Amino acid sequence: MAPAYPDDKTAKGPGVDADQRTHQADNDGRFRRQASAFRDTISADHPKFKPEKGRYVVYVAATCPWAHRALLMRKLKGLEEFVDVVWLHWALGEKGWYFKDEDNSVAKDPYYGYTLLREFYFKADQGYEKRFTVPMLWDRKHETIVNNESSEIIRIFNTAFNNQLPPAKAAIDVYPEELRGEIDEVNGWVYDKINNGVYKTGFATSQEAYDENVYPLFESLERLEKLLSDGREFVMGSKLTEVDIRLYPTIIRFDAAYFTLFRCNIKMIRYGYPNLHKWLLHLYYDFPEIFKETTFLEQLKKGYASSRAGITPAGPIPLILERHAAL
Ligand SMILES: N[C@@H](CCC(=O)N[C@@H](CS)C(=O)NCC(=O)O)C(=O)O
Repeated sequence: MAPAYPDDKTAKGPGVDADQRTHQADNDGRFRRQASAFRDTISADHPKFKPEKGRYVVYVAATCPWAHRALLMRKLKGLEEFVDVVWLHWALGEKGWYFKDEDNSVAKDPYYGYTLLREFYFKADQGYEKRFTVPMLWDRKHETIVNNESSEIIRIFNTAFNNQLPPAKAAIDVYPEELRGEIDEVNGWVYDKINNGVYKTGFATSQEAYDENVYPLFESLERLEKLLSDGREFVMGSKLTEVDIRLYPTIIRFDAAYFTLFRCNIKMIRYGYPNLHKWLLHLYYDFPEIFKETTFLEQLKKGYASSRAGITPAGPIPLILERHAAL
C-alpha cells in the first residue's frame, strides 16, 4: 500500500485530513504531534555514530522552534566544527520543507543536490511513512539520520563532543545532575502547555479543541512569570539550563507569530508578562552570538504566515523591543 505522505491529497490515514500542510488537526479538531522516528545518539562507545569533526550536519528552517533549539545548543557548546548547519527555506511547501536560493537557504543541498528534505528521509529509510520534520541530524559517513527529535538532539550536543572541545565549552552543561529532577518537571508542563500548546491552539479546528488548549497555555505563561518574579536570571535560577534553551524559541516567536496567526491572543509577552519579557530580552541582547544570531524574525514570520491557508504577511514585521524596554 502506498504510504500516506503528508502532501499526498489522495492518501488519507485514519482520522487524518488529506491536506495536512494547512490543516494539521485530526478530524475531531485536535492536533496530535506524532512521535519522531529516528532516535539514535552519538558517543565514543556507540558502534556506529562516533563524535568526529566534519561528520554531522543538522538540517533546519528559520521558522521552526524545534530546529531553533538545536541551533542554540550548537552555538552554546561551540560545535561548529562537528556539526554543520544547512538551511531549508522558511516556507513549508506542498512537499514539505524544500531548498531555495533565498535568505538563509540555498538552491539545493550542497552535498547531495537534493531539493527537498524528504529525499534525506527516503535515503535513510525507503519505507518512511511519517512527517518530514526539522531538525534532522544527519551523518555524512553512514549517510543516514541519527536523530530527528529536538529534545534528544540538544542532549546529544550537550555531551557527545565534550572530549574534543576546549575545557570552557566542555564544561557547559545545560542538564546538570543536581537539577535533573526539577528540569524534567518543568520541561513536562512547558512542553505540553507552551511549546506544543501553541501548536495545539493554533492548529485546532474546533472551538472545543481551541478552548482546551488556549487557557492552559496562558496559565502556564503566568506560572513562568511567577517563577521569574524573584529576579532570577534564568528559569531554573542562576544557571542557564535546557529549560531556557527549550523555551526561548517558543517565546521569541510568540508576539510575532503565535499571538496573531495561532490565535494565542489573550496576552502578548511584551505587554502581559514583564518578567518573562525581561528574561527574553536578556537572552537575546546579552548573549547575542547564541540567541540573537540564530533568530530570524522576518523569515519566521513569513514562514508561519505562508504555511497558514489564506493568510499573507501584511506587515509590518513585529520587531523585538529595544534593550531598555525591560529595565
Ligand atoms: N518532535 C519534533 C517536532 C519537529 C517538528 O514538528 N517540526 C516541524 C516544523 S516546526 C516540521 O518539520 N514539520 C513538517 C511537517 O509537519 O510536515 C522535534 O521536537 O524535533
